[in-house]
Amino acid sequence: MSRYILAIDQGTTSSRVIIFNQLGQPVTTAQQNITQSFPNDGWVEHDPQEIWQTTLALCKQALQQANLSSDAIVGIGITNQRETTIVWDATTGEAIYPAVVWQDRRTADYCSELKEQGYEQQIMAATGLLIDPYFSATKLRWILDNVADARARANKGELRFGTVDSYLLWHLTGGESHYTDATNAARTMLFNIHTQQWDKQLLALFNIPETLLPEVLDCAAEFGNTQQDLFATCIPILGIAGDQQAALIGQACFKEGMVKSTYGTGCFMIKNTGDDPVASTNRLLTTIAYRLQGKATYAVEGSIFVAGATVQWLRDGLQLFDNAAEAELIAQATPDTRGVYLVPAFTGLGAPYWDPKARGAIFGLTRDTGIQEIVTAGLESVCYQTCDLLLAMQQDSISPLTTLRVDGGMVVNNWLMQFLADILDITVERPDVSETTALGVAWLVGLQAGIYNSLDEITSYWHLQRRFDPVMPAEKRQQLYHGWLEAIKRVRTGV
Ligand SMILES: Nc1ncnc2c1ncn2[C@@H]1O[C@H](COP(=O)(O)OP(=O)(O)O)[C@@H](O)[C@H]1O
Ligand SMILES: O=P(O)(O)OC[C@H](O)CO
Repeated sequence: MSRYILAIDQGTTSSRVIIFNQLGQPVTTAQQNITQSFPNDGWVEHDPQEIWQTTLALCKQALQQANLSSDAIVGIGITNQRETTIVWDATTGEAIYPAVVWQDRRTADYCSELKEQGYEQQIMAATGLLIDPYFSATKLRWILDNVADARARANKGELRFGTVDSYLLWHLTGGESHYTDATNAARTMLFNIHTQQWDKQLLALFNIPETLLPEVLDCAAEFGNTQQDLFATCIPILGIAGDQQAALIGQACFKEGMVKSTYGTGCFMIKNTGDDPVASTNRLLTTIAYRLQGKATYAVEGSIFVAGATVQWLRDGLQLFDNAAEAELIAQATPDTRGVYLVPAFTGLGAPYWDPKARGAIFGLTRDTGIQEIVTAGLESVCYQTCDLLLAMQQDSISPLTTLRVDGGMVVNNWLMQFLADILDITVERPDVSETTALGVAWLVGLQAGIYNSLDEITSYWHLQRRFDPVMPAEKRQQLYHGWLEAIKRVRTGV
């Protein structure tokens, strides 16, 4: 009988379920947007119940669409928006507060205090992360301190914490499994990436009881089985990875020095640095790329909070066009933004600036600026931000980067990909399977199930769909990027 892998990709904008065949080809996709709530300036929340219910419904829908019964599925993989923080009742599974999303900035003041108190070095040394509201630790502390009875209940062992992977796993297994994987753990700011343990000193600093935390397993592991009544048969869950690390796997970036950049709601550039954690001197993060058979492979990461979200804002907020694909047509028809720059620091600036209090701005407006220039500047901002990351990565590396593998919802935009190659002055490669995040976790399931024997075998399944080579003259590139750096200077708060 043919064997299939069901990959759950629970992203910031939408939940997706993709069923892959053994060759890593998608056979069906089911997708549903999830509600974004912005209850306060800089706050971003999701409804955990909606996350679970849409995921479950999409699993069933995907099986039905592919006309498969659950016993054709060798295993489920979960990949997820990372850092997003959920606390739930250990008995009922009911969340005690909305999911505090990775973009949420409510703990910016507390993060400033931690920096002033001199904790940056300790936190960076243990976790590879800079102090920023982005990561789970301060969000978790906020929930415990601000939701009625939460801290008392946590101390009594009545609550559980997890990132979205853990929360979904708990529900899929009917409360049997409270696990996460090393890549998700590495984004909490509570996990020591060297010892591969929860860091006791950081738990004390953030006042987090250890009973709240999931056990950390490899990315390919026995995470448990789906509870009886969900599907016709119980399906094992065999793979978990944070979505950006899953994309690195899906892009087959298994060799030291290989880099991918994913363009979804945000943009995340990750470079495989091999067996040893490499500390960035340019404000990038050190993180775990994947952990297999107990052995961690490390990475450096540049994280940009707003990429595709700029397009969403231009479409839904400013209502400048009806669907994301129109942005490409507008940019194609705009030969020049004539000095207009859009800095989409809606939720602060991520790498390499790490300025949670910065906010967005549009510069260079004149009487003849129109929708075309603003939309094009929005797309260009994604490329300029990538350039910020690439330069930071180049400065950290001995060997220059020559190729960037790209994926995510935005990379269908050919205009954007060409401008990216031009501004970065390197070749941009787009793979034939654009759903690399889901594919990456499907590979993990396949490894655990024994369908694939090695990372080399997986590499043989990666195929190029199109490459974009830089054509922009150096002088123009430098002039455009210089204008971006000037715009960035003007939104930074220096916090
Ligand atoms: N043709 C396009 N041009 C530019 N942006 C696009 C295009 N199509 C989709 N997007 C953007 O891509 C994002 C969705 O990508 P996706 O990888 O699904 O995101 P996520 O995983 O964060 O939910 C949205 O922000 C959307 O605005
Ligand atoms: O949901 P995405 O694809 O925007 O990814 C979110 C990241 O994991 C946040 O770190």
